[in-house]
Amino acid sequence: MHDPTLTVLSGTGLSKAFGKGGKAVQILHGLDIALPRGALSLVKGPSGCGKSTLLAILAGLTAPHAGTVDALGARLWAMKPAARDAFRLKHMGFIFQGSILFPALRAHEQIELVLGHMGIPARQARERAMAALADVGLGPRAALRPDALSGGEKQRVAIACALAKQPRLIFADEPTSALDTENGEMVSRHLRRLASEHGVTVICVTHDDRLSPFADRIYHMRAGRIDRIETEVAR
Ligand SMILES: Nc1ncnc2c1ncn2[C@@H]1O[C@H](COP(=O)(O)OP(=O)(O)OP(=O)(O)O)[C@@H](O)[C@H]1O
Repeated sequence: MHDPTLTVLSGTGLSKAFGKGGKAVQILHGLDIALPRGALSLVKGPSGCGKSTLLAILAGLTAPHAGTVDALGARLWAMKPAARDAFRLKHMGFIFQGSILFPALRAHEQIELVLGHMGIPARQARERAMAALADVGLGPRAALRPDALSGGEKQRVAIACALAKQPRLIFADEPTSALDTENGEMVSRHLRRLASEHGVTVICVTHDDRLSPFADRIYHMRAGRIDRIETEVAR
């Protein structure tokens, strides 16, 4: 499903500074990036180079000062905020380091809550949630609350949630960094499968070299730009 000729998410001329006036610090300097459909792409680079900022801009969460983002053919930052929120809910999934779960909700309820916001009827939401949890090997643990789940299992609930939404784009920020070898590898395999088997375009910011063998592309960031791209890394 990985189609290097078809770009589904791109940023062009992206600039971003934090702070005002003489104290403003420029983080992104006219950065260009184009992500192919159905690929697992990593963004790597030194701490503070702007990786998370780039991810937030591409996901419609942080506005750039200049430049454009095209997601699935739509110009993200030209949309009204409510339309951008609706677009994000429908088309994008998110997986973060130590993804936050609601303490009071069972694993399947965490997912059903999100699907409910998308307007999916309760019965269908339950079916999708259970199928997604089974997909990440958590079928037998679907009724547990976060305090009964390990760090790796919580991260798999977050992946199941992203999967159950059936989004076209998934954004992950350091999804494996807090995990031990076994769980880090399991999460890496799931990200790989999201791209290969579900055709999702996955962009993942990471310092974790363990993810590299699973990736199709690695974008290396330096000084607020993409400095180098490694292609066809996986397999
Ligand atoms: N909301 C904000 N206000 C002010 N400065 C910010 C804000 N968000 C990020 N920064 C600064 O922008 C720079 C880039 O941050 P960012 O989190 O994008 O880097 P990163 O490459 O993801 O870093 P790391 O690998 O350490 O997570 C940092 O110097 C950070 O302190």
